[in-house]
Amino acid sequence: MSTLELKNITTVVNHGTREEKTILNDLSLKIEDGDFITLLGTNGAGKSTLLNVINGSLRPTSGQILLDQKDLTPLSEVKRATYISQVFQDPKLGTAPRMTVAENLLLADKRGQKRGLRPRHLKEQLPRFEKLTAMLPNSLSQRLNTFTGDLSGGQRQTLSFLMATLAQPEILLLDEHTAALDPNTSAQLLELTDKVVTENKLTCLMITHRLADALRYGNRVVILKDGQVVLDTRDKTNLSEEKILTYFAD
Ligand SMILES: Nc1ncnc2c1ncn2[C@@H]1O[C@H](COP(=O)(O)OP(=O)(O)OP(=O)(O)O)[C@@H](O)[C@H]1O
Repeated sequence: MSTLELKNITTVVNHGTREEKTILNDLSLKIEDGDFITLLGTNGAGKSTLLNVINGSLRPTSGQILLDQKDLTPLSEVKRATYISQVFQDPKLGTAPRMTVAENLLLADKRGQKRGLRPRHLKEQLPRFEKLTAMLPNSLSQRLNTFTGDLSGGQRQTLSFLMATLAQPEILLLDEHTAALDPNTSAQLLELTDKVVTENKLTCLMITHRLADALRYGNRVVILKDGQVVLDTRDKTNLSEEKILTYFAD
């Protein structure tokens, strides 16, 4: 079970200065086990901030974050990484550039475990990693011994996604993870995302600016505006791109 509950989250930055700004404003959202949410909103609506509050890189000014009733609010980003993984927009984030693809995969495999990186374990795991990457786009299976820093953006982002999902996180956060890729590569990674999330029944929150993708993927659409939820629906039958745009208007 992975139910994430955000209770009355408020995030104020630059408190007490002229630049004081309320980014998230008393936001409450219950993400049920197996939900695949597409998260929409205009630039500056607070989408990335919401993900940062969930992953622990930003502490909310007030409010609570519960994972299956367990209070995550006081936990550091490192501690939360046991439960939560994230793929960012920038392909450079999420993988270690001076390690090979296989070494990165081994690290991701050991997430939450104490044992270090040992070459003989890597050798043992190679056939498995070959099998895992064989079904992926971007010929990643032929790049297992390549330094991640030498991969293309699409290969690197596919690897980041695989790493984020390898150890089956309780919560998967995707922050426009295909936005920096060319249209074909982006579509391939989105299809892979859909397959992995639905087949493994992962609980996932995916930020996108592409309305068609928000309608196509996931079981629930959430729209943020000025730090608040203005639409939260599981019923996409009456939702169109035109209708979504009305929630963006001032
Ligand atoms: N640490 C910070 N200090 C000051 N302002 C911040 C900080 N973090 C975010 N903001 C501001 O808060 C607002 C919300 O930012 P956020 O990145 O969450 O929006 P977003 O919905 O993800 O936007 P985008 O679609 O452009 O990525 C923006 O106006 C941003 O400039």
